[in-house]
Amino acid sequence: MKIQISHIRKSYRHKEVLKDITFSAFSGTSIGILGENGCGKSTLLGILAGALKADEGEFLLEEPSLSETGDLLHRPALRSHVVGYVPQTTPLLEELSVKDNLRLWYPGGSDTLSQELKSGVLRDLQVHDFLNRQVLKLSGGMKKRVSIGCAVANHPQILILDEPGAALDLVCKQVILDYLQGFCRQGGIVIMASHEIQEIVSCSRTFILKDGTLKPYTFDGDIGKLVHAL
Ligand SMILES: Nc1ncnc2c1ncn2[C@@H]1O[C@H](COP(=O)(O)OP(=O)(O)OP(=O)(O)O)[C@@H](O)[C@H]1O
Repeated sequence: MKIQISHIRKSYRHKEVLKDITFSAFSGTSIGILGENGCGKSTLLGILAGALKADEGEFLLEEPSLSETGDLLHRPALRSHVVGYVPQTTPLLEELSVKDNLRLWYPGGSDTLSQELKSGVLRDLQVHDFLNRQVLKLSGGMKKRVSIGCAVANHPQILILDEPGAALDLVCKQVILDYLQGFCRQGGIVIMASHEIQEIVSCSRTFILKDGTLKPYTFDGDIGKLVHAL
């Protein structure tokens, strides 16, 4: 599988946030998007996930096993089949329990859900411990794990995450990173926005989003140099 994102542009009224975003990624790789607050990371991820509309550009998918491919920006049905999205804010219904939220996302009903809890993604994300609790009463890390569980319910090949580890403790960040690395090992593609060193070093490739364009950046452990480049 290969994705090719080309010439994405986006303006909010007269403010041009994305000028020309172009990059590609292959199966088994994770792409980290870094950049200062307000540089446009969430806007870019929202466009790729279908939550926002681009003014121009393409998001092409090449996958021999799929009977249909094409520009995911204009193919919402195909996109919802192949792309999972974890936005910065929780997409969960706070009044419901974790289990009831998951039931809304897992298409196969209780059997699929039980299976995923026993030996699948929900076990990897360790959500059993708080399955019957109301989302309202969960910590940020617990909510993030459930949100990822919901985003991958349809077994997408591409997972887009907006700052997955923000404000989480080191253990929780690691649970999520381990899951994402397993997702890539199984042939998936991860695209994430991040301000976290732990996440940045885990990515196969990183880019800095600045002045509306992406520039490749290789983090060598020197935080001062990274801050200067942002
Ligand atoms: N709906 C909107 N209408 C107008 N301007 C917007 C809108 N959404 C975002 N912006 C502006 O677009 C720019 C990019 O915002 P965006 O949220 O994509 O940045 P970001 O890099 O994700 O920031 P952060 O790191 O703080 O999450 C900012 O200047 C923001 O104020």
